[in-house]
Amino acid sequence: MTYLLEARALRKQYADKLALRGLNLQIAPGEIFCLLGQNGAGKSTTINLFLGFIQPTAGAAFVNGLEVAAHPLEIKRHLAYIPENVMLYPHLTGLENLALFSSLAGFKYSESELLAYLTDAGLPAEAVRRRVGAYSKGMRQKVGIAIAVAKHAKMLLLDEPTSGLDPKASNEFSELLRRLSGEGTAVLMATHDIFRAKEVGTRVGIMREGELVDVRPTAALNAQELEQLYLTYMH
Ligand SMILES: Nc1ncnc2c1ncn2[C@@H]1O[C@H](COP(=O)(O)OP(=O)(O)OP(=O)(O)O)[C@@H](O)[C@H]1O
Repeated sequence: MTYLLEARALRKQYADKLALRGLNLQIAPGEIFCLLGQNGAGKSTTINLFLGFIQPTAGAAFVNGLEVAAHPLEIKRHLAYIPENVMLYPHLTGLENLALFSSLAGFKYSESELLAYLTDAGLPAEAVRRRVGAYSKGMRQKVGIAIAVAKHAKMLLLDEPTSGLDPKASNEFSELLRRLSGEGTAVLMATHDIFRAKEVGTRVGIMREGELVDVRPTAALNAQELEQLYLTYMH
């Protein structure tokens, strides 16, 4: 089987810090893999290697079977990235941002199609023609999701996507992720939020000092057990 996201013995040495110590990870279509770990565990480094933002010191990251370092542009067509703060053009409206980003990805949509992507992602209809500079963080996340869906991304890379969102916005975000995973999208999400990981993830991996020290299907644990497990590794 071709995994949508795969890390093989992935290693990253920064000048004076070994941030990733030979990570092996496979994520299949429809999986939502949540990476948990303290600050500095290596979560963002993992995501940045899949995005090709940084180069591995050894090992390789694969996206849809393609090695990221060898196919930096091609892999971007399959991926959508949603960081904690989704970067959009603040002077353009939600609609204009979506039109711009989808055309950069090679898709041209009518206004009614663009509207449908935005409202499907949960953006209120009255907001779509307002400038993004006035949007809340949760609204920008929704535009980020709409962009991911409109470019038919097969994989989503999420770095702390719900940090700072209120519970309602976080819940809506989880629902969107579940819907996308139901359609076969593979999701890799770095998070500090154990409960959200349990709620939305299909598997959780606990990272510590650049290593994946435990991986579990979330169905096998309740939220308290997951918290207990996490704390065990943090000592
Ligand atoms: N560009 C860099 N240069 C040097 N060291 C770095 C660089 N980026 C990250 N590091 C170090 O690598 C380690 C892993 O960082 P990383 O950002 O991947 O962790 P993280 O698990 O995402 O943490 P957080 O939860 O704080 O985002 C940390 O010790 C960090 O200080």
